[in-house]
Amino acid sequence: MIRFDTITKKYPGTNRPALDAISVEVLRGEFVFLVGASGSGKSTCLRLVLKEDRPTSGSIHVLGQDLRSISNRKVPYFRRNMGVVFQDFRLLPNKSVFDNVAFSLQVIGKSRGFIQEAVPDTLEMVGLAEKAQRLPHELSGGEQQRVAIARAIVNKPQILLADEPTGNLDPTTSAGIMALLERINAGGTTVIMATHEAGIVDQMQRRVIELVGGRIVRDERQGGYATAAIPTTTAGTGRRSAPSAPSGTSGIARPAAAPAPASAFAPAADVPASEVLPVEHPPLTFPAVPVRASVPVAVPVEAPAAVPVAVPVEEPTAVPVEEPAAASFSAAESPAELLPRDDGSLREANAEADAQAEAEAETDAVDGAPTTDLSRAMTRPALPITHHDVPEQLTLAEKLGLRAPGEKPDQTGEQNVGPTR
Ligand SMILES: Nc1ncnc2c1ncn2[C@@H]1O[C@H](COP(=O)(O)OP(=O)(O)OP(=O)(O)O)[C@@H](O)[C@H]1O
Repeated sequence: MIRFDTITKKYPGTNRPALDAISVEVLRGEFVFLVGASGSGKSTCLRLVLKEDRPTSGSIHVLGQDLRSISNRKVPYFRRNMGVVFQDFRLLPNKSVFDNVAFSLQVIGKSRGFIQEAVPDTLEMVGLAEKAQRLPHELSGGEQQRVAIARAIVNKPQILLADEPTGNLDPTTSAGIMALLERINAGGTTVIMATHEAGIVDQMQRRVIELVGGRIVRDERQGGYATAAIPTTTAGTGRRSAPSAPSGTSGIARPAAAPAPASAFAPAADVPASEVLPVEHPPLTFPAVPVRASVPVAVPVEAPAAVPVAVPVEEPTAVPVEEPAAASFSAAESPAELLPRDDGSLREANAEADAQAEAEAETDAVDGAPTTDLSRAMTRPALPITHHDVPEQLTLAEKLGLRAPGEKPDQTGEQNVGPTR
């Protein structure tokens, strides 16, 4: 589903690579924690998966596609297969909960009828059916994050990327969010979550990929947070972390086929069990999450100072019901927040990818990607393809990956937010 082949990412003006020849594969339906100290490369990984940036060397395949083959104009369609959740929620402050979730469907041209059905269903799933008309500032942090998750999954993405989704939440609220992410994963969505939170990682016992200074030092199925750099006894269990061999350049780290562990998190108190994803999985029976002392990650490297890479803007969501995998992206309205950190490489990447794409037959490679059970039941809409370069002025929806550059505007009243540079 996602494969990194010897990926190195070096940002301009830096001496050390943010990612240093990493190879790893994530399979369909996995729940993967990406852990590591600040600056270890977690957000960079997520950005590369989203094709927000390109690697300096190596190749990335997502949903069966080599990302280099996706032309700039096809990136929005590619991203509709993914949902993204951020630490800081990135809700539209002047829109209601309903409208925040609906926004991502409106900009990809969903019908009013579709939206009227999909949004309430999704809000019910995240336990916010009663608060659909509230504004974000009238919600708690946990509720705001659930709105952001609803927005990320309303289009039923195949992949959900979560960058520190519990970073701003207290432990109890975080447990509710984790329970929700577990349910989403149980519905077939592949989840990759970057986090520093030892308690959550230890509790979940899912696959853990640990980065230190841009290298994978551990790839452990059902791991905990304890760092491979200094193996530590996990509080309460007496279990010691068992670091596997670093994958580094020695080949692709592939997960062993193993059943996902049972849910570690009870559903959020205010989310009835009946309001979860319509999938067959055992009921969540775990007790409230015991919050353990964090095990600090020792980073015995001269990692550069952390740069909080707010995986720039594109907040996806995904395709609801009869649609093919499609994520929609939504985010804050502030233009400043919408501007990806642009080091120029993305533009180069796009130019390169465009050139490549022009040389190839005009096929929508995303359509050729393997589908999940979810997407199989859906039909892909006819997507308009434009044949011109990316305009300097990108609209909000274009920046968010919701609509291809140049595609006909929609009814959402979005504003132009200027060039990305
Ligand atoms: N646009 C950029 N330009 C230059 N350096 C960058 C850029 N983005 C990230 N970096 C550097 O790349 C390295 C990895 O950063 P990244 O944000 O991926 O780490 P992280 O593990 O996600 O950190 P955190 O947990 O603090 O979010 C860091 O050294 C960071 O300073």
